[in-house]
Amino acid sequence: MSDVFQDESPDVSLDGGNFGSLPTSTTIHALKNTVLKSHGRPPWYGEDGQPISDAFVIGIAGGSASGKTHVARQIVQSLGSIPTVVILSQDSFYKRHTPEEVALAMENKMDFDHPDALDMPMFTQCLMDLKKCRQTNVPVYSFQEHQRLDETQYLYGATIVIAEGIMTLQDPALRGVYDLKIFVQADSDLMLARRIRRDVKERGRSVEGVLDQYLRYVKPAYDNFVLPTSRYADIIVPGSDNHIAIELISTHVRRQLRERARRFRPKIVSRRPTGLPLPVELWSNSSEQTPSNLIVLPQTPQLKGIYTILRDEATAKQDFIFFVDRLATLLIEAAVELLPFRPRSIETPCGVEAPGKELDAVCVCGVTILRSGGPLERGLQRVINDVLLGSLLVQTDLVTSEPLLLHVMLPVCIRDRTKAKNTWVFLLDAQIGTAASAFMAIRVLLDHGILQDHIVFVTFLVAGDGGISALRWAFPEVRIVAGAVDAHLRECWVEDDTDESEGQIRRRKVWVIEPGMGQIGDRYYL
Ligand SMILES: Nc1ncnc2c1ncn2[C@@H]1O[C@H](COP(=O)(O)OP(=O)(O)O)[C@@H](O)[C@H]1O
Ligand SMILES: Nc1ccn([C@@H]2O[C@H](COP(=O)(O)O)[C@@H](O)[C@H]2O)c(=O)n1
Repeated sequence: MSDVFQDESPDVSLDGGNFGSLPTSTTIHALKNTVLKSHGRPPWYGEDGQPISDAFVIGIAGGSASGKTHVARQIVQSLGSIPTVVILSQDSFYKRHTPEEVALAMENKMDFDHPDALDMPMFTQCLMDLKKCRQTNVPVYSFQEHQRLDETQYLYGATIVIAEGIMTLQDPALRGVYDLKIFVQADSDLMLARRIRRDVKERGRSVEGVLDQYLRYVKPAYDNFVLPTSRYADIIVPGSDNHIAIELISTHVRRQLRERARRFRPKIVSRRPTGLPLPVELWSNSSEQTPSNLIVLPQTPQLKGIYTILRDEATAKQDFIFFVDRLATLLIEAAVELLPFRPRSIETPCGVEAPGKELDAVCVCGVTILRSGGPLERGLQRVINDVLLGSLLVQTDLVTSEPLLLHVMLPVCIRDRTKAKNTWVFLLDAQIGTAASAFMAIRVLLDHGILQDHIVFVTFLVAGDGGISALRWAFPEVRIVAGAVDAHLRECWVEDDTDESEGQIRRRKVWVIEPGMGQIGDRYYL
């Protein structure tokens, strides 16, 4: 299963660490709700840092076993190379049942086909979260146990959301959420035959039981509740031999996405530096000055000595690592000063009561922008030994030069929205040049419900004429702790690697901070 932006196992972690492109057709199995990714997610926000467009939402209704899930997967496959698609199955939203109800269900005497059987408010909430580019935690339902399980499945980061289920077109408010409404229509005989085969094979049922339930509840509910919603559909898709319909739908979706991209392109965060110089008074953390969202370490002779070693091309690797580690600790120590502390009184071994302080935060965690934020992560672990850690991988698209979000692995206190609002995050990256990665990383955290003023971005180096001004303007409450601010950000082209099929050298644009320290990640790790 594709793991990017979703749980590896529902209740434990988010990501299987799969960074590369994934084939869309082979990735959907155990859980019905799925995130599929191909080439990473381009910016979904504008230069003000606010989301510019919702996810494109498709609603697929139809009778049980009409082929809704199949159609959803076929659409994904036919769409091919698209950033991320979530399939949200309404099956996950059956209500929690009492032991008595479970006993009835085991005898096929429980009505799961009435609209009230589903937790529609929760389904709507999850769908709205995904549409609005927020993370969501979807319940996990067991058809074998007839019960909602305790775990949930984390989903985040969709460009397209496909919601499928027998009641997806039932609720008028819900119908307004979809950009495209589909009804899958299949012959009743076909649906029954498919349902018998599927429920016996996958849902632990007997043929007798399936027939019993079908005649008592499924068929009447189909006639009364499901089929009438077909009139709200934009497209009726046959439940079999539907390749042409699928092709038409994916052509439509692709066109819609292209139009959206065209509409929003001018607003997408600029990759070019803004050229605004930094106000000089911000280059300090002196308490007499106006509180600033950029805190630069005091430029003491010791600090300048460390930077001199790190900037020096001739510095040996082990010295570079040693001083990067030392600098990381200094930066993290400064960043920790921004956390809230409350008074705490203790008794010393001499039996004297002494006033002190303790951290006043429910959760503190670190999120590293891979891979150059790695040394800062080690610094954070040295300062807060049990800190929770996560990571993001942002890479530049070689064609568009846009940042692409390729990998999200966040600690549980961020994945859960109720915990996120009480969580403080150290966002760690080696440098802020164009600020494209920083923009994306901050947006990811805000999408999860982290408060802006609970984010502290820690970095070794900032380009004074780069994207820092735009970043500070877009996210004024995010604090940035830097060791130094360099004068320039320069655009240059580097040879990437040989495209073997063409035998050509590819070139890509990179931004270099000057005087700078070179590629910190490469110098540290390679
Ligand atoms: N177009 C199709 N051609 C062949 N088999 C199909 C087709 N659509 C669905 N099926 C099969 O029918 C069964 C039920 O389909 P599914 O998509 O799970 O139904 P639903 O989601 O509507 O309950 C599955 O075993 C699936 O493989
Ligand atoms: N415990 C349950 C819950 C639901 N069902 C049946 O599932 C059908 C909907 O799922 P599809 O994937 O077929 O759309 C619905 O018709 C319910 O009867 C169940 O059997 N047991």
